[in-house]
Amino acid sequence: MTGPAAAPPTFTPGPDAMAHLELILNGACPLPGFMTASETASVVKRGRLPDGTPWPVPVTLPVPDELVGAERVTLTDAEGAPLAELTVSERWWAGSLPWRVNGETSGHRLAGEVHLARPPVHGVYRSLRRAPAEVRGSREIGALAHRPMLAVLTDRPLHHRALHQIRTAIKEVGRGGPVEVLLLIDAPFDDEGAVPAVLAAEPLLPPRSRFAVLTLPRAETTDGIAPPEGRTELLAAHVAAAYGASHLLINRDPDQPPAVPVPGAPVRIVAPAAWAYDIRAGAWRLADRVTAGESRSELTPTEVEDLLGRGETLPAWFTSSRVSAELARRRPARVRRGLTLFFTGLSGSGKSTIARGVADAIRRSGRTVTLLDGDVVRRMLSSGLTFSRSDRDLNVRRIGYVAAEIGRHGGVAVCAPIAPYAATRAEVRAMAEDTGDFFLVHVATPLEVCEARDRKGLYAKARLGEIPEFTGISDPYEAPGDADLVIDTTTATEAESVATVVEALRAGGWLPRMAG
Ligand SMILES: Nc1ncnc2c1ncn2[C@@H]1O[C@H](COP(=O)(O)OS(=O)(=O)O)[C@@H](OP(=O)(O)O)[C@H]1O
Ligand SMILES: Nc1ncnc2c1ncn2[C@@H]1O[C@H](COP(=O)(O)OP(=O)(O)O)[C@@H](O)[C@H]1O
Repeated sequence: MTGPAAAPPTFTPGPDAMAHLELILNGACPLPGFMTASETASVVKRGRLPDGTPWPVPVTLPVPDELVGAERVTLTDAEGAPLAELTVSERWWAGSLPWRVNGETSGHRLAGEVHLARPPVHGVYRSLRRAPAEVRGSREIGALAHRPMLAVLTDRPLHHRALHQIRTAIKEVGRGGPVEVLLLIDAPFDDEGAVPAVLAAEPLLPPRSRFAVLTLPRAETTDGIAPPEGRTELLAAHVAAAYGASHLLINRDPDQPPAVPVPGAPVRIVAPAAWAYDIRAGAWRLADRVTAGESRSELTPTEVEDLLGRGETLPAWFTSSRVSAELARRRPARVRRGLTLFFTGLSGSGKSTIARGVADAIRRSGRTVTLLDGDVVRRMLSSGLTFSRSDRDLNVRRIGYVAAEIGRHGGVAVCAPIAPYAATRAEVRAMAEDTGDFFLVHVATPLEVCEARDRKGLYAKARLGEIPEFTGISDPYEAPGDADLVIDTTTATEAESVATVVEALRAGGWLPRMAG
């Protein structure tokens, strides 16, 4: 007698496989599922599937070892809601290929067809994540479907330069006739990305322009074999074609213009026209019509970030007031922007003492501040955790999560754990920078000084072996290579150390100049 079949195991794909899965499920990517080893090899080597169909990028599903034996797998979103059923046709090992995909030499992959289990609900701006069929369907009335459609793929706001490029492309595509415009906004699943800033430019686009949000997977790096030129453009062209576009304009860093033309592209990729700002005329013009020395190119993202950080309005020659206001909302001046101030260092190095003093100074400046001190966190958030590597990582990640949420609401989180591992600190930086800024202070007081202080008598016990895995004695401390400030408290007074950090925060713009 056989009982009811066991439910297949569940798995949440990583960000790139998730992006591929979404494109497969919504029909933007004309593949039935994830690729086998020979399909992957064929795509990487020849830019074609084994049957000769041109296809630009490998679409693979990396899975943990325990899934290798599964016949079927339920793929879920990050919250565990089922998205698709994978019927496994092949299990393969990335190390079997003679090159590395995304730098991985090992790791298992599952290949096979996927079938939609339930329409996805995950992702920021889900209502704008329109499937290609939905967009195509809305054009099948009257003459719309016969008009050329220009898709504009962008992962960044549309400033004057990009808007001029779109207008030029419309003229080129329509030759005087009407053109439909579809903005394909490439944004991460879990972040609004450039979506609000692109939507803010809607009144400056042709009437009835449409918008669809999607997440394009990063193009894998394939060491040992040169990636074919225009690979990312070709993937974008396939996606644009699925949405019904006849032409594609890609809005990117002007220093890295898209490869054009792209052989085999199912839509025509339009080369972006070169526009420059004519300082004398006070207007944007085609670059070849502006006298050398009187043109200026648009602000770089770093210049934009710097102006926003100082609370200055972006210049009107560069962008519209609508886009500028939207960017200022997302990146308020640093005096109002969320900040994770993160101290790391050995036990007894001075983290808690300095953190307390700095938190007081921040409070006096009028900002809201939360102190997440190591000892308090260990009692409240992380009670029960040990000092094993995995428990330390969990402890530090929890601190990072809370700090990032504080940052999301414009507050300052001052954190002071040992945080001995570089990789975990990097994770915290990434979480914090998603919602605000991150500032890392390495309290680099040497071990001998910390041990001589031995405020809690822990070093003596650690030397006697009474405390195992003690940082600096019997457990590692990875000194940061990315600290924004390094402090040694060997000879400095507490007040001096606090003042050094406060001054750095003032200089960076996170505290008003006169606070203290
Ligand atoms: N094995 C071991 N190693 C290091 N430290 C130990 C250990 N056992 C207890 N303690 C005490 O715990 C404090 C460090 O906790 P943290 O949460 O900051 O550590 S970690 O970031 O999770 O590594 C640390 O406090 P601080 O002196 O404030 O850093 C120590 O007092
Ligand atoms: N410049 C300084 N900054 C911070 N602490 C100092 C300084 N000079 C001496 N100390 C002393 O060093 C000890 C640091 O302890 P603590 O702040 O708890 O360190 P940690 O949190 O890194 O374990 C305190 O006793 C403090 O008085």
